[in-house]
Amino acid sequence: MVAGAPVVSRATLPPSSSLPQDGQSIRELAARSMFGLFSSMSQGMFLVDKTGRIVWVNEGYKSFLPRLGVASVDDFVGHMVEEVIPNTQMRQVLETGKPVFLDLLANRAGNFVVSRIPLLDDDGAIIGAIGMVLVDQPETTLQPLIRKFSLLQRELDDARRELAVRRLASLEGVQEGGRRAKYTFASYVGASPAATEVKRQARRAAYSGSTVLLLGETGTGKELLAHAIHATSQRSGGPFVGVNIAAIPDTLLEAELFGVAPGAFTGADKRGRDGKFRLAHGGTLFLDEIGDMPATVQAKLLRALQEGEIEPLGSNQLIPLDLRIVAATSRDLHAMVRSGAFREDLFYRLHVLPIRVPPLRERRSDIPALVDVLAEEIAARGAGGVPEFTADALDLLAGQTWRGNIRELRNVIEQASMRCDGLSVDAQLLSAILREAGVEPSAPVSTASQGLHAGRAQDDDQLLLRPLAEQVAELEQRAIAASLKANKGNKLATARQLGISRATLYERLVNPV
Ligand SMILES: Nc1ncnc2c1ncn2[C@@H]1O[C@H](COP(=O)(O)OP(=O)(O)OP(=O)(O)O)[C@@H](O)[C@H]1O
Repeated sequence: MVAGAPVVSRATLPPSSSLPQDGQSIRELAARSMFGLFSSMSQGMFLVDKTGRIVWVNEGYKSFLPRLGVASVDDFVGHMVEEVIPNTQMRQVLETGKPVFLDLLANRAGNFVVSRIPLLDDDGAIIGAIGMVLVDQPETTLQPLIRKFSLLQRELDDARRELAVRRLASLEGVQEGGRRAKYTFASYVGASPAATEVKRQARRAAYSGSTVLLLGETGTGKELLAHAIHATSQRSGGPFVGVNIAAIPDTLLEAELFGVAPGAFTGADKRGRDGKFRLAHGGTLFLDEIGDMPATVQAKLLRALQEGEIEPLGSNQLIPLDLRIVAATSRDLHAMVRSGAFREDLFYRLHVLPIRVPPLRERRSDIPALVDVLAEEIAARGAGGVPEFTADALDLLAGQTWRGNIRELRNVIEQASMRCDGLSVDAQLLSAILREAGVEPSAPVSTASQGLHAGRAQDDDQLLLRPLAEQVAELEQRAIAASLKANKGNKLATARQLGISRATLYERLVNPV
């Protein structure tokens, strides 16, 4: 009898002509069919007698024999289990009669997830055991599952961190200009290959302590990512201090960044003033629009980064730095270095972990999700309802060039939310809003198809001017989506059609880039 085989009482059985009527026969039948099922479903199975001698092996298990260094079935059957399967724990099962449903076995043949079940006679005495290989090489075959789990775990951690940040902010009454991160990676909406890739890179940067340089057009979410990097980093307990360099007059920038010593110069505050570097001590300093930094301040910043200390204006005291710099710019920093407008040595100090933040037109498939989130946010602030965007409205939004990226999209949604009749926004209203803003609407792009990507509108040539890996990843996702659809979700048929293994397909579905 197989230990754990179901014990079925006659009284609980439905009447059936195919089932035997006595409990003993039913148990035998159940044991037989379970044995057959395990034998065919597992990767391999064998039986030992009560002394631990192998008495039977199925076809599946025979394929492992060469990896175990066993030449033939005759060199396996008839031998003691530990002689032919190194590191097996089968002896314990025979001695204790306790099954081991799930265990990891590692030996010269590789790693296996195995199951060991004792065989008991009618009196409960051990008469042998079954050994089963459930998963061969789990480190590769279970990889997609492990990855998916760790991805979910990370997203959960992000969401928890965001909640904690918000709770803290509300407790402390911290407003917009507060010194805590306002966003985490959960705030960065988008599941397109381009969005997934930028989040992956930014997350990796968050875990390292190095300087990060965010490069991307205006409104693409560089500041949001800077907050998220801080919130996910080991410095998340410290302050997040942002400086928009473009917004501060050149004459004041040095004092703003490095601070002023007490009584430093005529007219200066007698008590002196801490600069942003000092305020960001222990945390992250976000230098937004770094490309707009004047040459004199570039030189001072370079010195601070090289020496790891700053000197406030009018002071001869050096203050050691303990912070991480995240810089961002929408300008072409490489070209600025070439033209001499930006110091090359400073560029290399900042260009440690460069991250390119994609424009919205490279991730059009994220537009419906962004519209949802932004419309909800806008409604929450204005206490109105959340408008429904019709399918043709979403298609129109997906077709636009969005030079101002998500900031521009937010603005259009905000106007549409205020102007829509009832709770529905259609393409006509959006076209009018775009025209009034001086933008001639581009042709719509269908958001209904899974294959929506950033390449259908007239400005598509732009999309070809991107890293090849990004484009290939996008195409791969479209092909997988189309094939899955054509095969009604059947993954085996999809993998066959695409000429890839099922493991590769799972891998691509879980980790698209
Ligand atoms: N992926 C995203 N998901 C949700 N909201 C986003 C996303 N990216 C940007 N936003 C929103 O868009 C607006 C602009 O983002 P942000 O200020 O981070 O852009 P930026 O690249 O720093 O722009 P600039 O270069 O002009 O400073 C913000 O309101 C931000 O919350």
